[in-house]
Amino acid sequence: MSALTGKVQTVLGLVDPNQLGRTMTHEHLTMTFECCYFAPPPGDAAVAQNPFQMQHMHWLRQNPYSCHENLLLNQETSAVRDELLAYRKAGGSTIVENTTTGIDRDLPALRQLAKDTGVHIVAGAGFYVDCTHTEATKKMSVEKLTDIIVGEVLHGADGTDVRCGVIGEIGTSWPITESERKVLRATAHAQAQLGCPVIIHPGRNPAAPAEVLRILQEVGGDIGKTVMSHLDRTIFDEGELLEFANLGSYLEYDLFGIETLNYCFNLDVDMPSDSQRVKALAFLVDEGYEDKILVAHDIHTKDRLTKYGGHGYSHILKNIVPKMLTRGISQQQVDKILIDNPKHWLTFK
Ligand SMILES: CCC(=O)NCCS(=O)(=O)O
Repeated sequence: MSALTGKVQTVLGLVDPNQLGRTMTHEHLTMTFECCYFAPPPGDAAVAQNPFQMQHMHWLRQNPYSCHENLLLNQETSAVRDELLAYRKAGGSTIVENTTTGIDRDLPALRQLAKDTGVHIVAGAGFYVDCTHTEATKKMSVEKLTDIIVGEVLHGADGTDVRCGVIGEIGTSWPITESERKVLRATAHAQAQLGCPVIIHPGRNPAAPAEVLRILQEVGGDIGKTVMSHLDRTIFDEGELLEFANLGSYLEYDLFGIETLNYCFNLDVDMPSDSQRVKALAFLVDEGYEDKILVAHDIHTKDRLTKYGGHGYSHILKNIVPKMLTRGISQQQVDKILIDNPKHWLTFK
């Protein structure tokens, strides 16, 4: 039992879990994604230099990682403030901001956004994928990494007094690197001490999510309080999905709004459409996993903001929920996915 037990920790302090309301469990409000820049297709270098024009928007949506400027979400705080006000108007109330060390977490900006908009914002502790780990991070022991993560939750991160309310998104590649394994072990140790929620970014391989859970479980991680993100680009076979679901973590479909033809980070993957995502949710509901499903947009590039004609942070509330209701998911089940499941996950034990 600690001061955090039974509470949710936002960037403005502890709140009663019943205050959270509708929650997107995987978003970014300010970050950079330069670590994942992907060279434009041959012949497209010129458009990649200046894509924020109407005639280039289709190109940008198909090649979001091939334009440096598109990867700088941290330049759009004013647009994001407007988006959060629109999110509240659409019935949204809480956002889990998954930016961790390596992709330019900005906790003062998150605190200001929460004050300006009234949206509850929960910040993430820990480290993104290996290619963003510094040499110093790579050399750290599991104990040192654990101390850093625990400190980010109990005292504040990045030299501020803003406290994180979840661990993650913890980044992993495929295959999982040695440095990522240490961070995963530290995550599990910190979770065991704090009784806090954890959220994982798995590598782009169907075997990655289960391997991450195995590593966490081996050192005492609480799988029932852990979210596996990005399932929509990771596990496609229904049998494999059920096998994974049976391991007991939360199952997150968090790329709503992304409908690219070619997924540049793994060309073997056919990125699903939003309709296919809803179908996957309906399948999991039918199979009895309605208490485990979470949804979000994982906005991490500029083109997805409404300022640039994108879907914004309210897309699920405005467009996906009505679609879910036409595909056999009841209002009560929608409320579980948007309100109850996030609440249970985010509440400290
Ligand atoms: C930081 C945002 C992030 O990691 N998003 C996931 C992108 S992808 O791996 O699903 O392409």
